[in-house]
Amino acid sequence: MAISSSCPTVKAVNSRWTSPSPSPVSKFAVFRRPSLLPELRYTPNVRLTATNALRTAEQATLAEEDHKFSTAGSDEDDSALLPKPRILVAEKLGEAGVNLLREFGDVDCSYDLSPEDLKKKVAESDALIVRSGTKVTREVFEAAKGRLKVVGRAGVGIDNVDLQAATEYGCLVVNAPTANTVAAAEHGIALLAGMARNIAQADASIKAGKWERSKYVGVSLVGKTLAVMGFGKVGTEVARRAKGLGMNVISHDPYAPADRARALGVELVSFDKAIATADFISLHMPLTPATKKVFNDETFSKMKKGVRLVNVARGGVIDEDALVRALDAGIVAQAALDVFCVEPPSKDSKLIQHENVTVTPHLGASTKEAQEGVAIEIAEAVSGALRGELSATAVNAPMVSPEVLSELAPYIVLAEKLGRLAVQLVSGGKGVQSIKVVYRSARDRDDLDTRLLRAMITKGIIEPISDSFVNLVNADFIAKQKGLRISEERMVVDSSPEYPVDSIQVQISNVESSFAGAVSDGGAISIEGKVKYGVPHLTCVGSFGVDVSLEGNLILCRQVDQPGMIGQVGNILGEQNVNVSFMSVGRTVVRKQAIMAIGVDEEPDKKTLERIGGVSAVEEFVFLKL
Ligand SMILES: NC(=O)c1ccc[n+]([C@@H]2O[C@H](COP(=O)([O-])OP(=O)(O)OC[C@H]3O[C@@H](n4cnc5c(N)ncnc54)[C@H](O)[C@@H]3O)[C@@H](O)[C@H]2O)c1
Ligand SMILES: O=C(O)[C@H](O)COP(=O)(O)O
Repeated sequence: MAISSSCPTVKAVNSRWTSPSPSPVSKFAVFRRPSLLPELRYTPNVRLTATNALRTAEQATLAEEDHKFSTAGSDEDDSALLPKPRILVAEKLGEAGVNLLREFGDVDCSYDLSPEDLKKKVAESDALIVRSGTKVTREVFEAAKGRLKVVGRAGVGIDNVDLQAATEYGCLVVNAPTANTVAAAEHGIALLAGMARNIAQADASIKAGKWERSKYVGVSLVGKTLAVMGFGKVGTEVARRAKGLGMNVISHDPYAPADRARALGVELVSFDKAIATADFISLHMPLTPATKKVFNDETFSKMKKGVRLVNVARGGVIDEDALVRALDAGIVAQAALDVFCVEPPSKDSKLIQHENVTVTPHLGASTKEAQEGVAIEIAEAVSGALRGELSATAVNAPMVSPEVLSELAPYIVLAEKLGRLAVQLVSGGKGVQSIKVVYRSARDRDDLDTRLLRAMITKGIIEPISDSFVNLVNADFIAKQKGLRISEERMVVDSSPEYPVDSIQVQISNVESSFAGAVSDGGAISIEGKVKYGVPHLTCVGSFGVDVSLEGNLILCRQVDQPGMIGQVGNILGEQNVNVSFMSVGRTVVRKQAIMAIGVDEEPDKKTLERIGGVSAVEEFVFLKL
């Protein structure tokens, strides 16, 4: 069913005071695309703290325009003396990536840092880049004291980064998920084939002066069944290569689409079937609470006797003591391992020293090609994030395509401003818990990603009433922490599907309001806004329709609908040299009640506001900062 806006249209507007809707041309010209992660973006001369993170997305964009980063070779480079963002590279990164980072920031390549030194350095860094060898713990985020905006993982696995802590601190985590896929798959195949033919053992034997041809008789791969555990990027490439070697490939992956497996001639099976059927098992799942030590005494006992195991995923998915027992019992004939529970593993670990075990020191991603690729991928993701852009490889924030981002940009500004306005209408800003957001849109339900809008509404609501800073990364977390329940509703309207959203309405229920006129018939504080010609507008307050551009500050007055009101209030403001930018009057019943929404450039002093309150027909008024 098509539903129109909940507010009546605006009537009886005194043209002397009402700014006409801006012309499409002029308003498009001034509109700037907001940064979605304004707190993440490094702004020269301004240390990003919880306080200055209060900037709105729009302000942040203006700041960006005013302070361009110095970019080598840029014609517009008028800021060579401005400080650049500091990027700490804590593990060896391909040169191409380091060079890219140097064009953008001050790069400190400090490898093998102790945990203490890492903590000291992050307190002076805007971004940190690591591989798998650095533990980015909660203590690291604490030590950063809000300065660290981005952690870049130059590779796939993010099990060495405390994602929960990163999210709580509003620090974006990005990874480089694609550039080392083939390298890891090739290493898996190399270990598989090398293990089957005892290459490492035979090599060591010859170097020890022996010639043991019968001892190192191997097993063939062709016709054998390989179970690929985890049919993601690496698992798929391993499967493709194993098929080429004539193996029968099955896979277990609870989340993999069957058609992708089928297209490669791979059968997706249950965990138990995979391990019970396979002659070779190759591990390619991430280390998560669900996969930790999933290969243990119990699961080894279900395997075919004489199975051979390859692990280029993460050491932690195997209970290493159980693997030693399975090797000793002959359940596992051989294992080839690139990754370990603790890296580097202890030299005298029974597992490492086991004669049927081949090991490499976490070399899966270590090809020249992969390392260059990963370095470029992470350098681009980190510098993009420092510019306030959303990364396509964000691990703890919504990933949004540039097209969607650009389309949603003005609505994101609107969303934050509506949140900010709504919460200022709550008496004392107290007791805010239940928030409902209604998006009216002509688009299909699936065609509107509201995560960004919700995050910005959350930011707008929380920041004026607390000292938390909120961004896209931590919005949901902070909302939950503060006990906010934010529900969303989509309504289909008969407008143009060319625009993603027709209007956004924010309702806060079960609270006292400082402005009764903002309370709708349902009892909730309710405001609604639209984007007009690219500019956010307030279009509804409670049950009153208004139409003011959301710029500067706003005075809302509820008064008896009678002639001369605009003049009286306008004169008071004028006498105090407060410039009125927009004004709009909305009413429900003629000559009964009306609301005046007055946009002002300056903040009127207390006396001026009291004079407005003293106008006889004014029943209540409120001053709101946008
Ligand atoms: N040794 C190395 O140097 C090296 C290099 C690259 C990747 N890796 C590791 O390899 C693993 C795979 O990397 P990727 O790029 O293919 O990641 P990916 O995200 O593309 O694939 C992982 C797959 O595992 C699946 N999965 C999740 N839980 C599972 C479970 N319980 N059982 C089975 N499958 C499950 C997922 O659905 C996904 O399809 C990661 O652990 C990564 O860290 C290691
Ligand atoms: O997850 C990964 O990408 C690999 O384990 C590679 O790790 P590395 O960057 O430490 O080589």
